[in-house]
Amino acid sequence: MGPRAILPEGEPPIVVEGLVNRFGDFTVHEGLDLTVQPGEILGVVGGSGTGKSVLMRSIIGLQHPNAGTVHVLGREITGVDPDENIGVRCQWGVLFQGGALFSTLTVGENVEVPLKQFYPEIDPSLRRDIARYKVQMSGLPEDAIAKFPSELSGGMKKRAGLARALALDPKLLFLDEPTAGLDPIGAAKFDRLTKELKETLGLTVFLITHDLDTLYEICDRVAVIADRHVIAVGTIPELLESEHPWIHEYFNGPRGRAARDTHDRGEMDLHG
Ligand SMILES: Nc1ncnc2c1ncn2[C@@H]1O[C@H](COP(=O)(O)OP(=O)(O)OP(=O)(O)O)[C@@H](O)[C@H]1O
Repeated sequence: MGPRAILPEGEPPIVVEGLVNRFGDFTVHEGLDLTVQPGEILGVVGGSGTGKSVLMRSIIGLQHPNAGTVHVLGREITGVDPDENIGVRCQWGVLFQGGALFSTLTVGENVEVPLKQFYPEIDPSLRRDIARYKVQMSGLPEDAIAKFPSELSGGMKKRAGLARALALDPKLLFLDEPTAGLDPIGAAKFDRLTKELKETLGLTVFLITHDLDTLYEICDRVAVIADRHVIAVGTIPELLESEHPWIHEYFNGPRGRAARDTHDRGEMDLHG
């Protein structure tokens, strides 16, 4: 494998500039800029179809933009052969919507996939131990390791996907709607796990979500996509000041207010 990308301390690990993505005549992004700061959980929100997943795919090199640049850990991603970027690709983990597990492999084998791909020289028994450790870290019971995805609940599939995303000890974690489809208790547990992992492992997290509770509970900042670009990035109190109609409606509509009330009550319980 090529040398691992090393970013000078304090430098932003993800920088997107002037991104343009088109599908035929349809423009998803036009001049989109976004900087993700080290060690933050950045929530990415926007209406359905505004291009959140396409943005994530552009950052991890699965989508080739029509224009613009993406730098991850200081390395250019756009237009670069994935084989030349192994030193960066081994430093991110991705949880796709729905988990995207291989249905014919057990949970443990799924977690071993990136280890085999990036570190084929690792001894199989060590690889199994690493997979076991990542499964534990993701809060799955011991016996989940031998199960197939079809034997898991939705929440367990997400945790298995998370275990696979953590397989390579990444610096960056990409989560695409991790709490979608989970019941509120399962979603809150997943949020806590994300925050704990971020803090203990020093991760930077790019988190696409529609879940207002997730934004309030764990995101350091939120980026809002509308009108084909990032229209605002900031803390929730900063965004609450925004006069943009979509942002105003999002945070001040019934669901936005309910999430804020729940959060405020939790803070009051915590601080008396
Ligand atoms: N491979 C593709 N070919 C054609 N159109 C695409 C492709 N991928 C995405 N799109 C279109 O680009 C737009 C943005 O899609 P994307 O999945 O990024 O939206 P999103 O913001 O993540 O939406 P949601 O919140 O519903 O998941 C959509 O209109 C989608 O249909």
